[in-house]
Amino acid sequence: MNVTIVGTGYVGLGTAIMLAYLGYQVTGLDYDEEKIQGLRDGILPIYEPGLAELLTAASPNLHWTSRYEDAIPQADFIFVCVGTPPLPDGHPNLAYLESAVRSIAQHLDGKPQIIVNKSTVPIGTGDWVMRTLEEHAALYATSHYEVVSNPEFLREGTALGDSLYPDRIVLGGSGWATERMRALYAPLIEQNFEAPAHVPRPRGYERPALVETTLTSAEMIKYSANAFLALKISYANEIAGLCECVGADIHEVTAGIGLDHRIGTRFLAAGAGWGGSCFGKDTSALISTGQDYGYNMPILRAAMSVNARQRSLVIEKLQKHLRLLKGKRVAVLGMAFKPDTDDLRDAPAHDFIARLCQLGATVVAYDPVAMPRARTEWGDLHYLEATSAHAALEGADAVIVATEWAEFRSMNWNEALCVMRNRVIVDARNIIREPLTVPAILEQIGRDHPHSSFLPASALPADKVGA
Ligand SMILES: NC(=O)C1=CN([C@@H]2O[C@H](COP(=O)(O)OP(=O)(O)OC[C@H]3O[C@@H](n4cnc5c(N)ncnc54)[C@H](O)[C@@H]3O)[C@@H](O)[C@H]2O)C=CC1
Ligand SMILES: O=C(O)[C@H]1O[C@H](OP(=O)(O)OP(=O)(O)OC[C@H]2O[C@@H](n3ccc(=O)[nH]c3=O)[C@H](O)[C@@H]2O)[C@H](O)[C@@H](O)[C@@H]1O
Repeated sequence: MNVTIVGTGYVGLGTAIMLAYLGYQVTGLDYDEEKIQGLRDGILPIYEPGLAELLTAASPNLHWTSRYEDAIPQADFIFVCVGTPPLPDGHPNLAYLESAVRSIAQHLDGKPQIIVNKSTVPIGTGDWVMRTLEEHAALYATSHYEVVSNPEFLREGTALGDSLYPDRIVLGGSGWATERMRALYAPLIEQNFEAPAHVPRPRGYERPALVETTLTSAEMIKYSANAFLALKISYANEIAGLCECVGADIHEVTAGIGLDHRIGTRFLAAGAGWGGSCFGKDTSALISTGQDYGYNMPILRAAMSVNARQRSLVIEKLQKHLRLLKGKRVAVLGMAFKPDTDDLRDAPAHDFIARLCQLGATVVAYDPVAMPRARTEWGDLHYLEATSAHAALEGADAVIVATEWAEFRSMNWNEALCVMRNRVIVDARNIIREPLTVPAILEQIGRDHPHSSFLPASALPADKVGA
């Protein structure tokens, strides 16, 4: 079977490489010529653990192009994976999707073809794509094509494991089309499917559940799933705030509530809140869809406002100890919106740096992977780059841990803190667990450190230490 993937970003690339690994002939199409040329040369445009190895393994089945005429006529399945970024009013921008669908329509071949919506698109878009194809298809009278909604649930940073060992595969569309989609995914659905060794099989994993629905329900499943996860994190953050007020520890609390299987321990990590290209965008989109129908969604609005508050809280915690930020040197560790990705979209670190600069601080930032991308995408910000976490801390008055990269978790904080001028730590991801033996102030989210009190590090007595 021939598969074409339109849009080779985080989702399209992962999908293309995964399907090629399963043995299909896959053509990745992107209108970004530079990206396509790079892929032809074996260069991935994004950082995603394990993807380069799988690209090498699957490369005999992979082809790259920027021309629709080279990719659409021969395809049995055409996956649409273009971006759907938010507009200022919260609705997703469907311009990329519309342009892709029009281009696809002009090259449909007349044989049975399935157009698979993998982009996260507003409820009702599947029907709209079908109508747009009908309006623009050159061979409409003789073509047999259908639209399927097959939403993607992968997370950046663990994209391969999520794609090869998914919890569920959602297929929304007619029986004719979903049956063909089931055949495409058959290798993953087999109980004994094994991904390559570098993609670990989740403990207890058996096989994905197949969920076959209408187009509209499939679209609704995607948005509701993301909004629920966003809500869960905001709930943990709201409880974290109260933990700080009453002197409880959010780690103990979430561990305790998560053991109830109806709640579960995952996605309860309190901190700076969610970032990335999807939770904010998809929650806003769901609220906007509600608005289109005159339907208010107060729970989702609350989740968004708690998330915004988490970001402000980080700077407030700094101000509590440093008072004036003007002239202070602040290290920001982590720029990507989460670890194991170079994605900077809606990264909390961006807001921290912007606010710190506005308040007159000098910012020194470090990220193990995302710094080159930040150079091109964060032209609006002024900050100094450090070559390591240690270098970022040198001479700093404070440090914000913005992203929980493994190297920040495992570093020797007691040693690292020694190079700072003043030792105020706002650990916005709650990663520091070791007791601090050097004098320092440690602020975390939802965890009270009663012995922390601010004094220049040199003046702090040994018993006034953080954590
Ligand atoms: N990033 C993620 O983790 C996930 C994203 N999604 C959804 O998947 C969709 C894609 O997201 P990303 O991969 O993150 O976006 P992205 O921005 O990384 O990639 C989109 C790609 O589409 C290309 N493109 C745009 N218009 C095109 C056109 N008309 N013809 C050909 N190529 C075109 C762009 O050049 C870009 O390479 C979005 O709807 C998103 O909400 C869903 C699940 C996970
Ligand atoms: O539609 C999408 O794009 C994807 O959005 C999320 O995936 P992703 O944004 O890549 O990353 P997550 O691991 O979900 O993290 C999102 C944000 O929430 C934050 N987070 C996550 C978990 C948690 O407990 N606490 C928390 O603050 C992370 O730091 C990050 O900023 C969903 O988890 C995926 O299922 C979905 O496919």
